[in-house]
Formats: sequence, C-alpha cells, structure tokens
Amino acid sequence: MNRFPRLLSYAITVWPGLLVAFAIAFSGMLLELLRPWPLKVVVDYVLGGQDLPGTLAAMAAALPYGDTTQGLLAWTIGTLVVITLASAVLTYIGTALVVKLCYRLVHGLAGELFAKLQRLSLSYHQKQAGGDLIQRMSQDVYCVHMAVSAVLLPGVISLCTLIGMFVILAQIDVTLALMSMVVVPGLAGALLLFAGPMDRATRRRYDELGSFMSFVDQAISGIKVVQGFNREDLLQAKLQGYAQRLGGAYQRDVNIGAAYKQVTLIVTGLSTAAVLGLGAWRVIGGHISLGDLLVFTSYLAALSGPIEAISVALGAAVVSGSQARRVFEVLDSGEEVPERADPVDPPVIRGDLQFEDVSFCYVQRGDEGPPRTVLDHVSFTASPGEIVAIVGATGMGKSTLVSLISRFYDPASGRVLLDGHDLRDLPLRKLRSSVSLVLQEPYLFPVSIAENIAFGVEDPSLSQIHEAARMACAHDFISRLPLGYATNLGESGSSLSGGERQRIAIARAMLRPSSILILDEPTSALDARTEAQILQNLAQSARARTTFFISHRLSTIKHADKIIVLDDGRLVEAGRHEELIGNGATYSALYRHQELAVL
Ligand SMILES: Nc1ncnc2c1ncn2[C@@H]1O[C@H](COP(=O)(O)OP(=O)(O)OP(=O)(O)O)[C@@H](O)[C@H]1O
Repeated sequence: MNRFPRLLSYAITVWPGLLVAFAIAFSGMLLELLRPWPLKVVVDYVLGGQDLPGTLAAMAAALPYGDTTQGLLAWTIGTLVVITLASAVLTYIGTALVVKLCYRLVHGLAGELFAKLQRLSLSYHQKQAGGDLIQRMSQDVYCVHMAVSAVLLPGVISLCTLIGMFVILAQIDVTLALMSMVVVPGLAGALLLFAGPMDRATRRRYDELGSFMSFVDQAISGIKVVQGFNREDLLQAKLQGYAQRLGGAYQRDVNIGAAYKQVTLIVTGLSTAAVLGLGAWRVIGGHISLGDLLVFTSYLAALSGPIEAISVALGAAVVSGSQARRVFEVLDSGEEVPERADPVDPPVIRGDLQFEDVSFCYVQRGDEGPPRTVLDHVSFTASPGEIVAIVGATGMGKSTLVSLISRFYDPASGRVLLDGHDLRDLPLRKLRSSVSLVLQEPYLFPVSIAENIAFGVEDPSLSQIHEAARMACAHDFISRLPLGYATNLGESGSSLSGGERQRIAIARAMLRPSSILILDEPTSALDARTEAQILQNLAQSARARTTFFISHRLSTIKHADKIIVLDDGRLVEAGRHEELIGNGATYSALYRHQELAVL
C-alpha cells in the first residue's frame, strides 16, 4: 500500500474522535466564512445608507433597536465579537482533541513497531544500528501525528473553506471568483516540482539523524574503552563528521521546504494582485459595489489562509510519508524467525535433543564475501538429565551450536529435533519457554536485582528468588548490599563486578523451570572455589533437565555425561572425559595443554 494512504488507515482506528474533531473544525470554518459579512453591513448599510435586503431587514427588525442606525451598528459589532470568541474557543477545544487523538495513534504505532522489533530475528538486529532503531521508534513514529494533525484535518477543512469561499465569491462576481482560483493549478505545479526533492531530502535527514544517534549510543556504551584508551579526541572528531553530514542534510531539507513555501507564497501573491486589479476595474465599471469589493478582498485575504494551509498540508504529506517509510521498512521486514501456521504443540517438552547432520553459516552482508561454514554436518544427541559439555578452541562454533537450540538461527541444512519434532515445527514461544540461557556476556537490565533474577518467570515468590540466588552462589553478596535484592543496577548492571553479574545471570536461569539449560561460559569470571560450588549445585538440579555447558576450562567439565569437541565447526569427538583422554586426540591435547599451563 502507498505510504500515505497506509498512514491514514491508522487514523480510521480513532474515527469517532476524528468525526468530533472534524465537526469542531467545520464549525470553526463556518464562523470564518461569516467573519467578513459584518464589514459589508457596516460599509453598505450603516455608513452607506443603503436599505437592508429582505431577510437581513427582518432579522434586524426583530432585535431591540435593530431598526435604528446605532442599534444596527451595535448588533453588527456584537456579532463580530461573538464570532471571534466562538472561533477561539472552538480552535482551542479542537486542538486539544486532535493532540489527544494523535498521541493515541503515535503510541499505537510505536507499540506495533516495538512488538515487531521484538519478533525480528537476531540476524536482523545484528545488521541494524541500535541508535537508528531508537530514532525510528521515538521520532519517526510521529509521522502518524503529522498525517492527521498537519495533513488530513487542515487539508480537508481548508479545501472545504476554499470551496465555501468560492461559492460565496461566485455570488458576488463569477469572473473574479474564477480568477481567484487560478492559484490552484499554480500550487499543484509547485508541489509536482518539489515533492520528489522534499521526499529525498527528508529521508536523508532522518537517515543521517539515525546514524548520528547510533554513533552517540555506541560511544556512550563503550565509554570505558574510550576513556581507557584515551580516544576521546578521535570520537570527538568522528562526531564532528556525523554532525556535519547531519547538518548538511538538515539544511538541505529545511532549504527545500523553505523554497517550496516561498514559491507557493509567490503564486498566491501574484494571483491576489491580479484579482485585486481586476476587482477595482469592475468597481470602476459599476459591475459591483465598493462594499462587495471590500467583502471580496477580505475573502481574498482570508483565501490565502486555506490556500497556504493546503500547500503546507501537501508538503507535510511528503515529509510524513518519508518518515513513515522508515517505520514501514521495519514493520514490513520479513526477517522474523518463520513459524508454521499449524505447529505441532506437544503438551510437555522433555528436553530430548538430537542434532541431525546440522550445517550452518551466518548470512553475510553483500560486501563481506561468501558465507563461511561455521557448523559442518554436526550430529549428536542429548537426553534429559544429561550434562553435555561443549569444548573447542575459540571461534570453533560452540556458541553458534547452542544458539540453534533457541532458534535464534535455523540450520542451513540438517535438522535439530526436540522430543522428536523438528524445532521449526514447534511453536516458537513454547520452544523458547522450555529453554533457559546464561549467555557469554550476561545482560542485566537497569532494574533491581530481584527483578533481574525474576525476569524469565511470572511472579515468582521472594523465597524462590532467594533459592535461585543461593544455587548461583549469589545470595551472600546480594544480602551484603545495603539494599539487598532491591538494589537497582545501572545500565547493563554496571554497578556490579563481572563475576557478580554472571552469578545473577545464572540465578535467573536457575529460577526458570525449563527442560533445557544452556550455560555459555557462565563461570569464566569466577574464582575456582565459587565455580566448583555452582557446578555442584548445578549437577544436583540438572537431573531433571538437559544441560549444555560451554567452557574453556576443561577441569570444570570433567564430570559431564558427554563432552562434545568442536574443531572448525566439525564435531571431531564425543564421549566421557576418560574415553576422550584415552583417544589421545584433540580433547586430550587440549587437556594436556591446560594442565601444563597450570603447572
Ligand atoms: N553474528 C555473526 N555473524 C557472522 N559471523 C559470526 C557471527 N557470530 C559468530 N560468527 C563467527 O562464527 C564463528 C563461530 O563463532 P562462535 O561464537 O560460535 O564460536 P565459539 O566457539 O563460541 O567461540 P568462543 O570460544 O570465542 O566464544 C566465528 O568465526 C565467528 O567469527
């Protein structure tokens, strides 16, 4: 669907409020149309001494002192004051209502965008800059506000005002009225000329703003590295570059908008001058009265209002359409993890996993060359109650392997089966709710410790949270904090040490009653004693689950039920510690190497 009509389809969702807003705006428009008439009454009938025409004479006679010159003047001025006041009140109420409706639409669109972002695959998020997505979420969603408040309402009302004025002007003088409409094709031509450049300039401006935001976001997130390496100057210089590009795009956008506005003003001004000249000529020729010309010229002056509003609305339609494109790009992105329309939905998930000839490569961007195989025909099984350790040198595909279990990615070939079902046939929510994760870089939210531990579970009790923390050897250090479990963590838990963050992440995983537990180097920042204690607790709780444990410290995984050894994406060995040592191959070489390193 075209961007602008699609934006307007959101407006329909608040149609009762919009109808009221239109009704208020129409009333305001009618008042505006009435505004010049008291002028004619004063000039022609009060000052000019002409007789009031039939209806007006009857109305005046019905009013106290309406049939006297002073009375008529007082009533006419009174009417003008009432029109002015009523117009102001209606404008205020209308504006407040439109703002309320528009914010509802903006929040709705932002909510839809956020929901979509949460569903989009990891591959999508790895390609997108976070700052740019924030820009789309926080700024570009206002396109729907602009579409309603700056395009739809003023556009329709101004068009009706224009038509109303034309009808009235035509009654005074058809030739002049037609002449005053010469402005319309002039404005249409200006829009045709400017729509393309305005669209491109707006798009570039918001794209540059997104890049700027992303740069600032990354610089602030990496502030420790920046300060530690004394690279503030480098980032400052880079910021200047981003700011300059943004400034250039901003100026171009504003300049094109200003040029469009000036061209529309010139078109309006020229047509007004022509009509004024012709009008004066027709008064001289005796075709219309001086009062008629006054009414006509005040309509003509008033005409510039709706005409300008229409040209502004058309410009706003282009700008909101450009912003909408950035929102719809995300909404229309098909990079969600695909789900079957009729998934298999087993009542319970036991955690029986089977990798069947699985190969995988990350999708590369166009400029990154051909995809590299990260997992190469990997096959193995893991049963409930088993602790499966995955080992191998760095970059061999260990994290990638476990990320297939949560369906962060799908295999390029082969299958991963859970309880006999291909993961792609299971409902995604069900699959993910049966998996508990501790990621290599534990992410903590800037909320309390208790909320962080409780993240994966609906309303756990405090004692359950404490128990999970005890299992993760985190209870003691949390209890020593002045605010204990209520301690609020900074961004990404920056107020804690690396080992403390890891233990909170482990507690979060422990609390979740899932049939699969994935621990990706969960204890790399812990001392040997704490690590041993956590592993012991884990071994006790692991009896009911299938546990995957990735570690570079082979001493920690000696007691695993199965050890899988990856080498350059291939599964080269699998078995218990003693068997693999006996094989004298990759694992035993790695193990011997680490033993020597300890000595
Ligand atoms: N999102 C990604 N896009 C492209 N390549 C990736 C991506 N993530 C990982 N890789 C590449 O895939 C390979 C395997 O990475 P993976 O993280 O699975 O290794 P690993 O064995 O867990 O390493 P480590 O022990 O260092 O954590 C690496 O060469 C890595 O560079």
